[in-house]
Amino acid sequence: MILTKANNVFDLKDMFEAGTDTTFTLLKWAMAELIRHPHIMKEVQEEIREIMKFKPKVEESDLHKIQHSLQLVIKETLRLHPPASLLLQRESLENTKIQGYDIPTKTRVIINDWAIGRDPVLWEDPEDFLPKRFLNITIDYKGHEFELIPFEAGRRGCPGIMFAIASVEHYYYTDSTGVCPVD
Ligand code: HEM
Repeated sequence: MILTKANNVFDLKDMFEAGTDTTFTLLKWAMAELIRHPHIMKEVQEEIREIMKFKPKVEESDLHKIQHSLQLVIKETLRLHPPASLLLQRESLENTKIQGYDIPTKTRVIINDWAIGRDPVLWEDPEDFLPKRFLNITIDYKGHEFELIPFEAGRRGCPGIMFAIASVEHYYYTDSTGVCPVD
């Protein structure tokens, strides 16, 4: 199958747009879900406070410490509320077939990631916010498993994954402990 991005050109403005709106949307949805599920909020807060103890500043190394609940919350938020819910359009370069469907040359293909994240064939209780579902499965958001592709996959997948996740984690550290951000 040969598919290419319909719009291949990115400038600096697109970079800011790609990086800020998406990350902030993830942050807002995660917070909204935590407010709706106070017991999960408490778990995340306690875990972060345990890691931070009485440290005056969040350091990058703190983000690498085990932070189970927060990582699970981020994954589950990306499943239920993918910030780029229809991902980026692709265009077929030649006649091709996807899952039995004929796709002629130059057809725009749109992937509904929002629907994938709520597909009952793929997910148990798909409408429920259950971060702990990720404890028993190896599915990650890095583009290796097609059940969870909020950053898409392949060579043109999002290059900002690590930056986005670190930004959200950093926000929760600062918010939960009240300590200053990293220098
Ligand atoms: C939660 C946050 C983010 C989400 C959900 C997200 C999602 C995506 C998606 C779905 C694509 C399309 C990938 C494809 O077509 O295969 C993309 C592309 C891109 N993203 Fe992100 N992104 C996020 C954060 C960021 C950040 C923080 C940056 C930069 C600092 C960034 C920079 C880019 C760029 C430059 C592209 C275009 C890549 C290319 O076409 O080669 N993104 N992102």
